[in-house]
Amino acid sequence: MAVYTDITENDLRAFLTHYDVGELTSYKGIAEGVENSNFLLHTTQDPLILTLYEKRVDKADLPFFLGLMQHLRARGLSCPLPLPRRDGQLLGELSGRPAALISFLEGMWLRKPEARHCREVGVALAKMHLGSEGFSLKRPNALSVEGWRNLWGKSRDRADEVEAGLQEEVSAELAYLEQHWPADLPAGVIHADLFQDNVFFLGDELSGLIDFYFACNDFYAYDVAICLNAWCFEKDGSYNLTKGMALLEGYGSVRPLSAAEREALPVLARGSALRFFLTRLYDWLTTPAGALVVKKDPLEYLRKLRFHRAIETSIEYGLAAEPRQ
Ligand SMILES: Nc1ncnc2c1ncn2[C@@H]1O[C@H](COP(=O)(O)OP(=O)(O)O)[C@@H](O)[C@H]1O
Ligand SMILES: N[C@@H](CCOP(=O)(O)O)C(=O)O
Repeated sequence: MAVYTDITENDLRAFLTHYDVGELTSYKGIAEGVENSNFLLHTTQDPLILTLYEKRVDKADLPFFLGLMQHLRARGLSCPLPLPRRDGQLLGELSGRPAALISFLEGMWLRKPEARHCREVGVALAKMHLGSEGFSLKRPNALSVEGWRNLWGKSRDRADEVEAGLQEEVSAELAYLEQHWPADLPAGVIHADLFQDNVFFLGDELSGLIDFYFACNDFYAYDVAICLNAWCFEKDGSYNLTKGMALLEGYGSVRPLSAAEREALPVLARGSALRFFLTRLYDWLTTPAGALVVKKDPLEYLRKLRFHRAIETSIEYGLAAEPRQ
């Protein structure tokens, strides 16, 4: 459960006086998510999400995240919209934390996505990439290759507690990725965390994307690699080629991958698996027992990483062979 900071009804009512959102009728903490505290608010008008930004979110990044949602919405993409206060500000403060009100997005995330859903995710990701063009703020990706050594340094000495031999394996992987990471690919704003819990569906139709709190500037194809990892593996650890084909076909139907992006996909998939392994490993080793959050298994991402190591070309992910010129 991700409610790290509790709120009182009185403080909430005082906070809401800064907005034109009707009268509060009820509120409750949301038992999902990892990073921030979220509450569902019912009012005499529309339902709303209240987000309190927790310690791992840098307050200086909030204008990027909130501005991006506004930018995407203005371009017709379906995502939550931060609501302005009466004074025009998007951010306030509640229980000592920066806080924002966000519009409620209808839909549910899928526990068992199928290939047709993966196709929709590919389409939505590509639309997000194109739709974010022209967004003026920049945010470098602290969780890309330059950031991994530092992150690894925080867990390395205890890694073998999780699985024997991890220290050696991950150190070698990191060295490989630092040497082989692409220098130049098409780049722009990426979501960077488009996992199943961040994509809502109404029936079979994708209703929108949420949780832009890892969004940043990086290679578009890195975002595709993140989605292959998040959407195209089964619970038993096997890669589902049909889902991979569907996701890549959906993406390519909106924004075809260049030859350089196609070639880089295996190394980007390795890197993206390492990125989620590292953050999960850190959380695994540091989250105190009894904390109100569900810890995610780092080894799931180690297994994905091992799979990617054996991949030679992106055709093995289900990417259609390039048409002959
Ligand atoms: N705009 C929204 N509309 C509807 N539900 C939302 C919205 N934002 C968040 N939620 C709910 O809150 C949960 C956690 O939100 P999320 O942004 O993923 O949190 P975190 O940043 O902590 O990971 C989501 O799984 C969803 O159930
Ligand atoms: N998707 C990440 C964790 C961050 O999750 P979210 O709750 O912010 O969507 C992972 O699976 O490691």
